[in-house]
Amino acid sequence: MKANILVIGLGLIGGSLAKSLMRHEEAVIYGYDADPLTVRKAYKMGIIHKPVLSLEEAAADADFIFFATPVGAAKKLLQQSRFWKLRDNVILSDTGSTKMEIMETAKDLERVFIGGHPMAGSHKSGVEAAKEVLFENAYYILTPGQRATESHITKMKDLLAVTKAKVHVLSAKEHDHMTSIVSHFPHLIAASLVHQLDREQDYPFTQQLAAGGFRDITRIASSDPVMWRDITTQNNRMITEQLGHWIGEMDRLKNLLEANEEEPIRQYFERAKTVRDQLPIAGHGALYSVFDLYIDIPDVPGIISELTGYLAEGQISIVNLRILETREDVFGILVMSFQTDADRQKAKACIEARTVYEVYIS
Ligand SMILES: NC(=O)C1=CN([C@@H]2O[C@H](COP(=O)(O)OP(=O)(O)OC[C@H]3O[C@@H](n4cnc5c(N)ncnc54)[C@H](O)[C@@H]3O)[C@@H](O)[C@H]2O)C=CC1
Ligand SMILES: O=C(O)C(=O)Cc1ccc(O)cc1
Repeated sequence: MKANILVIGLGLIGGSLAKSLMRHEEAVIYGYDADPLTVRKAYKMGIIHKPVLSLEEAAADADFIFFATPVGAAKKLLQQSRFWKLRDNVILSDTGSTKMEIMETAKDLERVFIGGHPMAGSHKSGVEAAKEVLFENAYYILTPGQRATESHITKMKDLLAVTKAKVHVLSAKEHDHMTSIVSHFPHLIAASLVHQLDREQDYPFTQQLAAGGFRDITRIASSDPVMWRDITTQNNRMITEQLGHWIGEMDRLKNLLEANEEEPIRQYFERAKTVRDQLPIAGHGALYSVFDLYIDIPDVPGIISELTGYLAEGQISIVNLRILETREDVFGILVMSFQTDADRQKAKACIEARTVYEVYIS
């Protein structure tokens, strides 16, 4: 596709998008960021073709413009874009985690706006974390604005096809409702569990015991605070509604605990297990998918670099690494996450061929 594409905000998401859009051989990717060092890094990393110094000049040449900054800044930039001299047929989009406020802001534009949300990412941020394959197999939600026709949506889908994401159209309200349940509110729970640990004064050693499950459930609390401030303030009503449901759920749990009867408590866990086990598995409909590989490793120095070295030689990219510290005196379990099932299978074969460690898919 021959097109000038401007990506504003070259962090994890903007950088990953820019890099994967480079797969369109005839496209020219322009990149802008409020931080000039980020623009330079993106250019050096080969994520963009053209570093942009003047946002308005680059915008005037663009066929597509993506706002990939935190949603508060995206809203302000979108308001400013009304004063830019844009091409008549430009399509504007964003990558924000919230959609209703952005779509409301976009109503005032005299250009086509198609909201976007690639449902892939991590707790990392910044251009250094950007990856060409980040969106593969992930859902990529589009929320077309009132000026967007079927042909504009098709054009956007054609552009995004190279990301290998599963593009899905929703209304902004549907989007914000669903993401409040599976993404935004869980983030607040993760942060609040960490606060609960932070408040523990009697036994400071508790922090040392915060391994395994606690780390899994609170991983996303390590995400960028500005990004989550903006998500929380923009989708405030829906998130607060989820908090209301949660307080109801906690009341139910409190009653269960106060009664302290074995069978109702077992049933509570049973129901949660059934629902959790029936969720779509990664890559088959999950909103956010990674493919985990489990490796039983001995606790010896250099073990992780040995394994990542084998994968690097095999050109297999890892999206995340963590150790499940089940017990200090037994082997640990290293969990490596991959963007695609094909990468996970390649990694499994690679590690099995070169080590004696047990490798398995949960
Ligand atoms: N991190 C994640 O896992 C996901 C994030 N998103 C959304 O994508 C957007 C970007 O998130 P990330 O890439 O993770 O953030 P990031 O923090 O990695 O990158 C944001 C970039 O925007 C730049 N920026 C901030 N204000 C700016 C402005 N006024 N003008 C130009 N550049 C500006 C920053 O310097 C930074 O380089 C956010 O709206 C977020 O809600 C969507 C899906 C997943
Ligand atoms: O790391 C994780 O588990 C995430 O949930 C990443 C993420 C963050 C924000 C989004 O809008 C979508 C995905």
